[in-house]
Amino acid sequence: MSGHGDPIPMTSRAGGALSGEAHVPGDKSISHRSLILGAMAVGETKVSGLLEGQDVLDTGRAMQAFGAEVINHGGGNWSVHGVGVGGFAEPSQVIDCGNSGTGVRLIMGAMATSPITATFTGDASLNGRPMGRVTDPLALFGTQSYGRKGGRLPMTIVGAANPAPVRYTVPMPSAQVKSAVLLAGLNAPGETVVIEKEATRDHSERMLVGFGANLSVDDSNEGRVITLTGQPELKPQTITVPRDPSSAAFPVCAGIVAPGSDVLVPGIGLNPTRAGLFTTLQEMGADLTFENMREEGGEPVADLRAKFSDNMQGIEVPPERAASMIDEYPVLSVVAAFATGKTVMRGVKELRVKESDRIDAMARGLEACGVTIEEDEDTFTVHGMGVGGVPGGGTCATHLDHRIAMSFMVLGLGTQKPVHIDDGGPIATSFPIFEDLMRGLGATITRD
Ligand SMILES: O=C(O)C1=C[C@@H](OP(=O)(O)O)[C@@H](O)[C@H](O)C1
Ligand SMILES: C=C(OP(=O)(O)O)C(=O)O
Repeated sequence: MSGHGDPIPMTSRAGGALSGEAHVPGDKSISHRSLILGAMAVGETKVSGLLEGQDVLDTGRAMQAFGAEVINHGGGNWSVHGVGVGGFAEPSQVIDCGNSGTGVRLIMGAMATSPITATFTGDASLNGRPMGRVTDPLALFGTQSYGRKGGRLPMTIVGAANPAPVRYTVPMPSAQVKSAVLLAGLNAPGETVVIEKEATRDHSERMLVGFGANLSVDDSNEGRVITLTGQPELKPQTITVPRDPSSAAFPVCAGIVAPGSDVLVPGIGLNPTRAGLFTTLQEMGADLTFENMREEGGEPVADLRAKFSDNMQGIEVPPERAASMIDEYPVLSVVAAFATGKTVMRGVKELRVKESDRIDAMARGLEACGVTIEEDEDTFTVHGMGVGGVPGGGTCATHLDHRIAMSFMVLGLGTQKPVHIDDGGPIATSFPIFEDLMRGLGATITRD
C-alpha cells in the first residue's frame, strides 16, 4: 500500500540479558515467489508459513488483480488458484506494490510477455527506486515501458504480444533483475538465457524447477548461465516457506550485542546464497553456533544460537560476499560498532538503491549515536568502540526502510544511552511481529 500511516517513533535501551527462543516469520523472497509462481501455475498451490508482511500481502493483492485467486486460510496457510503461464488478465486498477522492490520487479517480469497493459506504483520509497534495471532487459522481449524520469514509478508496462526469447547478462548483482527476466522468459517461446557474473539468491531457479519448468544452471567463464525453456505448463505445488535468515539476523545480532544474552533462533534457512552474515559474524569472533543442522524442503536449515560476545574484532568483509548478505549490512554495521577495530565493508554500492540509501542512513544514525564511520560510493567502514563503549543517545531517521529501523533498535540494546528512531512503521513490511518477538526475549523496545 502506498499510504503510510502516522510515524511510529520508537526507543530501545539496554536492559539486561535477552534469552529464550525467537520464532521468526517466513522468508520474504520465497513468499513473494510462492504467490507469483502459484498464480502462473495451473491449479491450486498451497503455501504454509507465508510471511504475512505488507510487502507480500501487496504481491498477493496484485496477483488477484491479474486474475489469480489468492485465499488466506489463517495461521499462515494460503492457497493460490493459478491462471497458467500466459493466462494473466489485464488489471482494471493501478497495481500498488507499496514498499516492495521485489514485488514490483518480479511482477513486471511476470506480466511483461503477455498482451496486457498494467500501471504500477508504490510508496515514496519505492517510487524513488530505479526500474530501468528491469525494463531494459524486458525491452529485449518486446515489452514497452513508460515511467517517470530516471525509470521511476509510477510506470506503465505494455506486455509484448509476440515475445522473442532473450539472452541477457545481468549488469549488477541482483536476484530481482535475474528473476524478472526469467519470469518474462516463461511466456516467450524458445530458450531464455540469463547470465549472472556473481551468484545471487537462487530461489527463483529452485522454485521454477519445483513448479516443473525446464531450467538448467551451468557455471562457465561468463558466470552462472541459467537456461529456461519457455511456455511450460507450471504444476501447482505444496510449499512450506522456511524461516527468513534476513529476519533472523535481528534477534541473532541482538543476542550478540546485549550483555549476558543467550538466544536461540530455530529453523533458519541457510541457503549459501543468503548466509553471508553468519559467516561474517563468526569471523569477527561472535559466539554464534549452528545447532541441529538438517535439510528441509531441499534447503539447509539450522537452529542458530547467539550469545553475548564481548571479544569481537573488526574485519574486512570481502566484496564477493556482498550478494549473500546484501540486506544484512545495516545490522552488521551495528554489530561492528561493538567490535574492536575497523570493520570495512567493500563492494556494497547496491545498498544505495534499496528502500533507502542504506549506507547514508546507517552512517548518519551511527554518527548521531557517537560512532565514527567512513564511506565512499562502494565502501562502508565502521570504527568499533568495543562492548560498553558505544554512546547511543541519537535519534535515527529510518527513511521508510524497515531494515534501518530494526538495525537501530538492535543498536540501542547495547549502548550507554537509549537509541531512538523517528518511525518504526516500515518494520511491518517484512517483520510484523518484530516488537513482540524482541520483547518476548526481554528487549526493552517501546513506542514513544
Ligand atoms: O530477489 C529477492 O527476493 C531480493 C533480492 C535482493 O534485491 P536485489 O535484487 O535488488 O539485490 C534483496 O535486497 C531483496 O530484499 C530481496
Ligand atoms: C531490499 C529489500 O527489499 P525490496 O527490494 O523487496 O524492497 C529488503 O527487504 O531489504
